Amino acid sequence: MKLQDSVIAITGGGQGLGRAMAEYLAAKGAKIALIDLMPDKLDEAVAACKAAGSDARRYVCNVAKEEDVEKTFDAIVKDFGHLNGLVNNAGILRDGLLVKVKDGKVERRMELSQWQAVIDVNLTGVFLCGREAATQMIRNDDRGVIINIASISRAGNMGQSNYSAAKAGVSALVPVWAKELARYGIRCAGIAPGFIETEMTASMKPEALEKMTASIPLKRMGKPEEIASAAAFIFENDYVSGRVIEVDGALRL
Ligand SMILES: NC(=O)C1=CN([C@@H]2O[C@H](COP(=O)(O)OP(=O)(O)OC[C@H]3O[C@@H](n4cnc5c(N)ncnc54)[C@H](O)[C@@H]3O)[C@@H](O)[C@H]2O)C=CC1
Ligand SMILES: CC(C)c1ccc(C(=O)O)c(O)c1O
Repeated sequence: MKLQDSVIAITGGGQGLGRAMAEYLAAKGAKIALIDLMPDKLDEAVAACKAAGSDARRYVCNVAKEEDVEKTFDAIVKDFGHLNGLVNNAGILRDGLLVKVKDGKVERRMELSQWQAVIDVNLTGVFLCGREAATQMIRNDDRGVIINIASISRAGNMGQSNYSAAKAGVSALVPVWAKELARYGIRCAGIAPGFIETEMTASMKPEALEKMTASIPLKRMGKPEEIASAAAFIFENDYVSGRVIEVDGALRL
């Protein structure tokens, strides 16, 4: 797929990896539909995409809410005329052990609300946006690409029952959608990042950051542009589908 003049929706596009992918793809000529909960961050991201040389619009939307998602994708197609890509990137963390034991006593457990919040955004949100994007692409006879952002945590990371389950789920959707949607000219692939330099990782304690970096074979965190270039590769290479690409500096959890 050519990025020039294609229309790409990015969830969680207000900051972090979503914004980095938006700017990178905008610089390659793609028109960007930025989806996020945070209006101010969206305004900044729209300005950054325009500065990178392309058109961009913002959509305030909770990806976990079916009605929001349906309205948003209708609005994107109304505004831009068509849809060629979706990056399912919005995600949250609510880490905690399944059962925390101190002095032989169960002190804390992962709350159902903690589990559900992550499943709602990171798994149900991906399902809803993927379904709406595919619906719009098929209705408008647009060829398209859907990218699900997973994580190396999909293999199972301590303290992340909720997050690992959601990321394993969005990884499993990749081959399902690749098989189901190929007949409509839609490809689906995933990216499983390792630790990437973002606002969140920048706020970690230096000792924790050092310990974590030491465990990465390449001895550094990834850069947001390295995830963005993987997304551009998936969009541009028409034979990539049904696979999750790992971009993690060789780290295995
Ligand atoms: N930063 C990292 O090292 C890694 C990140 N990832 C994944 O990459 C994706 C992006 O991560 P970051 O940029 O680090 O996160 P971030 O927290 O910086 O950005 C996430 C964005 O998603 C938005 N968002 C959250 N809930 C939403 C909802 N219900 N509806 C709409 N928007 C919502 C937030 O407002 C925010 O702008 C996530 O899926 C994350 O799991 C995966 C592996 C490593
Ligand atoms: C444990 C993995 C690599 C990880 C680390 C940090 C974030 C984040 O800051 O959002 C993630 O989403 C992760 O998947």
